[in-house]
Amino acid sequence: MTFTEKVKTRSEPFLLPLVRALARVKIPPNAVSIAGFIGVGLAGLAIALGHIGWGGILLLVFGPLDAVDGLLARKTNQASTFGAFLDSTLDRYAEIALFLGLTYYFLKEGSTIGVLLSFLTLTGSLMVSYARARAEGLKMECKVGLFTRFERLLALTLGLVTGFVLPVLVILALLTHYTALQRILHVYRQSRK
Ligand SMILES: O=P(O)(O)OC[C@H](O)CO
Repeated sequence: MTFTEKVKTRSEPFLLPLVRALARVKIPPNAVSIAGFIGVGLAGLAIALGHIGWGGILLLVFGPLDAVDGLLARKTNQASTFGAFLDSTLDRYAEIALFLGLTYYFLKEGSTIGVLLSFLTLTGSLMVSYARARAEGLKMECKVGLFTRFERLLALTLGLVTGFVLPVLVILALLTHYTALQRILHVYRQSRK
């Protein structure tokens, strides 16, 4: 079990009351995925406007919806192929919105290093997700890696809330690409079996 899966399993009991409430008022899982995307998009907007701390708080509030949509789908027997596709696709757009916000913020601040780190982190994050999606398309499992989406969002949230955005981006810029490499090697090993 990966670290993310362990966290998901352990956090389930805390998310269940919300999941039950959503099920009771018949909110579909796809609506939760869309709400999560809008929330993270708002975090990107807050960052772009220079409200870094608010960006972190919005991520803290809306980040958990990442787990709620899937849990709601499973608990209410509404899991669907399109739902899984929509969820993953919106996750990518949410990351793009976040790093668009950061890029705009650093451009306004005149921080070339900030812009470069945002670019490297966004591309690294997208490559991590792409490697998994491509592997799964080839019927291989590929959830491994140090900086999956959960770790990435957690690190960025901490960086935004504490104001240590640049140091966190240095770590993310390096470790997202390292994670993509881990996934490439993981698929290579599986393909040799
Ligand atoms: O950890 P990642 O980057 O593969 O992202 C996980 C996806 O959000 C699942 O759709």
